[in-house]
Amino acid sequence: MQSLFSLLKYLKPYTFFAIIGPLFMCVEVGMDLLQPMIMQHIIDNGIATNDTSYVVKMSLLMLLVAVIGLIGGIGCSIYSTKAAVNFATDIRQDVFQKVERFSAKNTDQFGAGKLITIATNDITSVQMAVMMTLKILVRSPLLFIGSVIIVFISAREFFSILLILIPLLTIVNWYFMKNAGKLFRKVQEAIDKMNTKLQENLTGIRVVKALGRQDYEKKGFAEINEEQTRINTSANQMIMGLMPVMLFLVNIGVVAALWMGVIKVDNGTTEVGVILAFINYLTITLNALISSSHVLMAITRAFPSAERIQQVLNTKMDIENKVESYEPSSIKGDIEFRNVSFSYSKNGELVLKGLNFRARQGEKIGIIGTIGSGKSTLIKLLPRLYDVDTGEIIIDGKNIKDYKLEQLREEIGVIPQKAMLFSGTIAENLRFGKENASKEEMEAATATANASEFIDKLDQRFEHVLTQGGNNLSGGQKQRLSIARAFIRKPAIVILDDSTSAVDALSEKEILNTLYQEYEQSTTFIIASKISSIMNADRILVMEDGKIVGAGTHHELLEQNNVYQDIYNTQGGKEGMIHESASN
Ligand SMILES: Nc1ncnc2c1ncn2[C@@H]1O[C@H](COP(=O)(O)OP(=O)(O)OP(=O)(O)O)[C@@H](O)[C@H]1O
Repeated sequence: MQSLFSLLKYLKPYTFFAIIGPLFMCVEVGMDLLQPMIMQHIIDNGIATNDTSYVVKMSLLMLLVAVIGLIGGIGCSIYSTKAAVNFATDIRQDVFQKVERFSAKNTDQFGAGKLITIATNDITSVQMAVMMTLKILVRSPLLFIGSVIIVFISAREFFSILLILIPLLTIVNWYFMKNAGKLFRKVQEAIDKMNTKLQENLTGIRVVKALGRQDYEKKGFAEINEEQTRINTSANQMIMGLMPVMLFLVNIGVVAALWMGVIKVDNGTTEVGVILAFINYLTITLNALISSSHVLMAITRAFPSAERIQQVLNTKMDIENKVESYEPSSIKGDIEFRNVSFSYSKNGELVLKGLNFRARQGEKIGIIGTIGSGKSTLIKLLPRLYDVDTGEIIIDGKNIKDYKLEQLREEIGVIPQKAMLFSGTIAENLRFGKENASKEEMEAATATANASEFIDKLDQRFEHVLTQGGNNLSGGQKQRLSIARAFIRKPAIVILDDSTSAVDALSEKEILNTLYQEYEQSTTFIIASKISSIMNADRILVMEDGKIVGAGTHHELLEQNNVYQDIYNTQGGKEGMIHESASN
């Protein structure tokens, strides 16, 4: 409950809309309450005495009251909607901004599926609760209290019916809401699971198809979907069940009123108009209660959603700038790992174990090793996607934790294993690397990345539009653009994480040669699975089981390092290297 209240601060900029909306509603409520009273007068004072001019006068008044009520209703809808939609938009913006600032560890904790559900379903459910509260929560209590008071004053002979019905209706309402609230919490969790499955399948659709796993995935999705349907059905049945039970109770009230009314009219202690007015007020009371229960249901539903939104907003960033962060005019790229250890989870197994090495400015460092030995993890620590558990990483004599995060990341050009492009033009994708990149810079970066050739063949060259994830390009083309995007900022530190695996051997050689020549000053890490990709590096680090088990040039390692020799032999030894060179 606290979470939902805390979110209400987002309504502050829209206080005017949030106040004026319910005020309009008060007008509508006032008019709604007047209607049965006017009707009672028409019946008892006009129709009963055959006074036509009185009936016409009062009917016109009734029409006026209806028009004023209509204006009130429309005004309330317009302003309440404005307040609620803007409130939700601001929360969504903040959630997005927060997630953008998340460290990789923060993102791992939530998972993409849950974050998507929070940014969509949960925020919509909170928006709904606020909108309904502004529209109905004011209306219902006012109608309810107004009706009870009017019945007490003008139809007291029927007040006992209300005294019995109201507690009954309240208990029924409370019972249904309590149970539906529990079910809706489960609904959100089921939607999380469904979104995770959907997201995985949509991003990996090619793999699913290529491996012929459609049936398996269909079955998996059907199970999750069925679970979601089951819980959702129960939750909605619970809400829908409320209405008939309430109507039944009110109908009993109407029968009781008619029964008592007939006796009282016979005795001459009441008039027909009073009975009709009472039945009208009874219906208003019922509608008020049902509407309130809908709002309360929406609020109950919004509680777990608000909690989940707050979880994101209150997440403590585990990687942030220091209060006085270091911002040198430029970074040279002299790097040192001092006894660095790291694990992905608290108390989890160490993935990197006491790493020590130094890379001088401009040095080209190859990294090779067994599968899962920690190569990618090592380079994820440089731009602080994750922070070291123990030890320190020093750049130009300063701990990387002292640098302003934005500057540190700007000076590092990472080319990930899997080229990740965004929907938009090629130029827009390149500007991801450097916001204000000129045409000349784009030409130069794409030439270095060996991407000019395929771009020149596109009619609109840099204005060619990429679909989501750049899926209208080949793997090699995507990889080249991803390389160009990193090169365009001329970073002090370049990291290639097996990034040339999708390009052919000749292009790989050209890309690396250009990198060696044009980025002579940039300290470069080249993670590779093939020895041929790194044999010309100034130094090669060999990794096994989270440790550096060898460092040296290709020839030194061939002579001294068993792990390197094993990799060399599994890649065909000397013949394999000759074959690679020949294919180049
Ligand atoms: N996000 C993560 N959460 C938890 N464990 C992870 C995560 N990423 C990697 N790991 C684990 O850390 C270890 C090292 O992984 P890493 O990707 O650094 O190895 P690698 O040497 O680059 O492997 P490869 O050659 O297969 O690319 C592996 O055991 C892997 O399972």
